[in-house]
Amino acid sequence: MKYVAGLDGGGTKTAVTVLDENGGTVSTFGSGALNFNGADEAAVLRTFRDIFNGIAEACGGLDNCAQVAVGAAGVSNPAVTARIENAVRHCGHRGGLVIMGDQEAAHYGAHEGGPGIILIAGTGTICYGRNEAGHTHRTGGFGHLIDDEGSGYSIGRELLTALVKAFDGRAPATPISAMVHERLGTKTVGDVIAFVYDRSRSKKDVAALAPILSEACGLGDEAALAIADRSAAALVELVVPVAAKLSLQRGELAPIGSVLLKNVYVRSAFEEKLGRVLPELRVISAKRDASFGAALMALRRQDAREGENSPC
Ligand SMILES: Nc1ncnc2c1ncn2[C@@H]1O[C@H](COP(=O)(O)OP(=O)(O)OP(=O)(O)O)[C@@H](O)[C@H]1O
Repeated sequence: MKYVAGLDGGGTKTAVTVLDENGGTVSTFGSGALNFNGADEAAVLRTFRDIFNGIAEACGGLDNCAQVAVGAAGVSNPAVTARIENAVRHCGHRGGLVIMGDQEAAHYGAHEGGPGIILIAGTGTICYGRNEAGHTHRTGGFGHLIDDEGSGYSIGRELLTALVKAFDGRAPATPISAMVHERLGTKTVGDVIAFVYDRSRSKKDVAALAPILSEACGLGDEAALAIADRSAAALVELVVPVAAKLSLQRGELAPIGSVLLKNVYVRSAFEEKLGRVLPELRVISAKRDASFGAALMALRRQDAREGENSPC
């Protein structure tokens, strides 16, 4: 019996799925972050070792794992793929290895290997589609400094903007101000500015404010509802060219990530706007997660390999 494994390597954690040769799930488990930009080599290696120990346990030995697929951010950089390959081989995996972008793994899972579009709106945003012919297109995901509108980061930033505008009189008072102060443990605008420009803070700290938007929208606050509306519009903007370039206007779109899955105001504004421009695109729930997607990709690769090697 041969097994395959799929990894969804993220900046905060890695999810792993091990499948048997019939596509049945044998094991799912989590491990540490696989962050190739910034994290030290030793930490990445430790995580890989932990992951491959888990795979070996699930497969009754690493030699029973015929194929591994790794989905991770930054793999368009050859240095990153080389690091992943080195680490995987260092851990003793001798079978096949597929390395792909994290959005490809998420897509493969969401549509179970079939055609369609995914729209990820978490800390960042990215839209990615693949059609029946295997053509792909991606929009967004170019980073929070110049892109990623509609993301958790951009919502957090807009909440902070709402606070300073209400403070200096450019906009009416909003309950967002008190909510942001409560979340940050701050009292004055000066404290908030100190938080924003503290070098030890990252985009994740700003993105962590985004859940406030649901609360403020729930109070019917105009500023909050406008942020939800702008975010929804930016997310629709990501989908339109992907659907057009891949002729997927009548296909399926799976939203992924907390902004669209947890914020009902952004979600309903998004679906309403999307329905106006792409009325035949169906919004579905992702069928599987990205680690399952990676494992499925590994299984198909293994089946193709065995097909090539079979005598008839
Ligand atoms: N109720 C909410 N309304 C709006 N945004 C939210 C809400 N809850 C969470 N978020 C945003 O979603 C972000 C987390 O996204 P997610 O859970 O999809 O994982 P992630 O892996 O951190 O994101 P990414 O895939 O971009 O790295 C939070 O940082 C926050 O900005």
